[in-house]
Amino acid sequence: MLLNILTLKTTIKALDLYGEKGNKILNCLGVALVMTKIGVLTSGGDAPGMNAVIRAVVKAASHYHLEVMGIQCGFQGLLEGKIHRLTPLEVEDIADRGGTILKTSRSMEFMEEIGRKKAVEILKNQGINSLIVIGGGGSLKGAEKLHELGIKVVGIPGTIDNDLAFTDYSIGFDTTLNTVLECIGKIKDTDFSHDKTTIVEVMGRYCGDLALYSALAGGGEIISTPEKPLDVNTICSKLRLRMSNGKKDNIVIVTERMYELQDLQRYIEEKLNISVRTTVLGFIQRGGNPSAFDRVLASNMGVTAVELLMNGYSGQAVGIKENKIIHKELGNINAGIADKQDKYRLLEKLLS
Ligand SMILES: Nc1ncnc2c1ncn2[C@@H]1O[C@H](COP(=O)(O)OP(=O)(O)O)[C@@H](O)[C@H]1O
Ligand SMILES: O=P(O)(O)OC[C@H]1O[C@](O)(COP(=O)(O)O)[C@@H](O)[C@@H]1O
Ligand SMILES: [Mg+2]
Repeated sequence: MLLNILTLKTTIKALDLYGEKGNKILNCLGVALVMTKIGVLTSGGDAPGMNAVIRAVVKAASHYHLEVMGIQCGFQGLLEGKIHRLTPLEVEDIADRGGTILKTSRSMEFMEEIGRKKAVEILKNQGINSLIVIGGGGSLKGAEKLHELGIKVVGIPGTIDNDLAFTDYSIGFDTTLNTVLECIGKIKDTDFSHDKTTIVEVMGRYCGDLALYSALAGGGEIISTPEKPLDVNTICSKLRLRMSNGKKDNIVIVTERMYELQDLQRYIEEKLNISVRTTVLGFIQRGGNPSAFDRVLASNMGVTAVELLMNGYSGQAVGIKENKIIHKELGNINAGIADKQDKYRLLEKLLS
C-alpha cells in the first residue's frame, strides 16, 4: 500500500497535477494529502498589507483544499507554540487593515541555531511541513535557515523600508510612501505660511527609498539618504541657493539614523540665520490602511507563495520585477539595497 501511495504521488507530480487536482485524487482515494498544513507568520516590523497577504494565503489554500495554521508573534511565537487554525471566515475582512492580525516580533532566541532547531521540532509536532514567512530581510534570512533545516519555506517581502534588492517593491512601502507624502503636505502648508524650513526624518533603516520616492513625488526639495548622503554644509548651500531664488519655505527629507537632528537643525539655523523646525514622522509611517497597490501586490504574492509550495518549491522568495511576479532562491536575495542611480538621476532633473 505504502509503495502504491508513493507511486501515486510521484505520478501526480510528474503529470504536474500537484496541488488541487493531485490533492483531490488522493482525497478521493482516502490517502493523506500531498501537503496538508501550511503555516504562516509575520516577522520583524509590521507593514501595511501583511493582513492582505494572510488573507490571500488562507483563501488560496482553501481554494486548493489545504489547511492554514496561523503562527502568532513571528518566530518568537513559533518558539512558544502560539499556533492556531486560520479559517477563511476569520480573514474575510482583514485585507484593508493595517498591522498584522497575527502580531509580529523580533526574536533573539530564533537567531541562535538551538532556537531554530526547537522551531523545527514544534512545526513537525504540529504537522506543519510548509511555511510562509512574511517579513523583511532579517525574517527572510530566518526563513532561509529553516529551509536549510528541512522545512519547506517560501518568503514574502513585507517591510516599509523597501530594502530588498531582489524585488522592486516590498509590501507596505507604497502605503508608507503615501503616508509620508500626506504628512509632508501638511507640514508644507504651515511652512509656506511662515516662510519656514523643516527637516523631515523618515524611516527606512539603512535604505533611502522612502526619502527618494517622496522627493520624486514632489514631497521635498533636498534629500539626504544613506545611498547619497549630504554633509551639513552641502544642505546649507542648497538651501541658500533656493532662498536666493525666492523659495523661502523648504523641506529637507533625511533618512533616519543619519544625523543628530538637533545638531543639524541648530547648524542650519546659525549658518543661514533662519528658523528651522524638525519633524520625526516615526511610527505614524508604519500604521494605517494599506493602499490598493499594496493590497493587490499582497494578494498576488500570497497566492503565488501557496502555489509554489504546492508545486514542490522550497527556499524561495516571491518578488515583483518590472511588473511581473517572480521568485528567487532565498540564498540569493540578500545582496543588499538595490541600485537606484536611475531614480537619483531623474530627481536631479526635477530639482534643478
Ligand atoms: N541572520 C538571521 N538568522 C536567523 N534569523 C534571523 C536572522 N536575522 C533576523 N532573523 C530573525 O528575523 C527577525 C526579524 O528580523 P529584523 O531584521 O528585525 O526585521 P525584518 O525582517 O523586518 O527586516 C529577527 O528578530 C530574528 O528573529
Ligand atoms: O520597531 P522598531 O524595533 O523600533 O524598529 C524600527 C525599524 O523598523 C522599521 O520601521 C521597519 O523595519 P523592518 O521592516 O526591517 O523591521 C524601520 O524603518 C525602522 O528602522
Ligand atoms: Mg528589515
